[in-house]
Amino acid sequence: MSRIAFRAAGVSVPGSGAQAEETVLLRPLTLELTEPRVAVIGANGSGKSTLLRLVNGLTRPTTGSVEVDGLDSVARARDVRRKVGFLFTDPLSQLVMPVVAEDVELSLRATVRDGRERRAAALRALGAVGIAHLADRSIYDISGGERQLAALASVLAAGQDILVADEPTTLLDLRNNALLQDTIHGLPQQVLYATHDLEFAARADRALVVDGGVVVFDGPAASAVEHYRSLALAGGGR
Ligand SMILES: Nc1ncnc2c1ncn2[C@@H]1O[C@H](COP(=O)(O)OP(=O)(O)OP(=O)(O)O)[C@@H](O)[C@H]1O
Repeated sequence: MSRIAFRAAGVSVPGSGAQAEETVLLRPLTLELTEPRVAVIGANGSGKSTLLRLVNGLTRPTTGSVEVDGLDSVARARDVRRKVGFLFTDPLSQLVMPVVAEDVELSLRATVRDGRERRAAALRALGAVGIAHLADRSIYDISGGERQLAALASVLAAGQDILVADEPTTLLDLRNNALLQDTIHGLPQQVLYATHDLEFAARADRALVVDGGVVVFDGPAASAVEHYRSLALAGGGR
């Protein structure tokens, strides 16, 4: 399994206009993640995406550092991106080709040279998430949930060591939610995912609760869900 290490990694943004003080998005965080499935839960705006985006260098730490299998996310950004696939909440931020199968084929370009084999591999990847029948459809003419599954197929086709997924079930109906969860839980690679779906979070091997830019709980997923529920009921963790 891979190792994601946060070493006093924090993120702040400078103040602007009337607000001279900087805003802290994530307070310095030190922990190592080696478990196969790690969930991140917390209220809207608590800092979950910021934490996730640090892992593949989409966001740079303004203090401390983040390492993926010993590679610094800033100094070795390209190598880290090769290792870490990122699934965005909004699939349209991710899908770059106009047709579903073409997008998956693009992810396979580096590993499958032959065009026919690439097409066959793309169809298998789409089949694995239940949407092989959408292979030739425009990414604009499918539903939001179908797009989310297409984006998952594309990111998985790239075959990276780690998958970071930011609220991957948001657009999915019950059946596809279950399909996505089972797919993610069946993957050989390490997966770090943020979610508002507490049942999904509870399936992880470890979970972090983020509140106001601070990881306020780190431990077994079931306990993390309980912690988050009591935080929300107490008026925090909204
Ligand atoms: N570039 C930025 N400049 C200023 N504030 C930012 C910036 N990026 C994010 N924020 C703020 O940082 C906080 C944390 O954002 P983040 O996207 O990490 O939250 P989140 O927990 O993923 O939320 P959600 O559940 O709504 O997706 C939010 O209040 C957000 O508005």
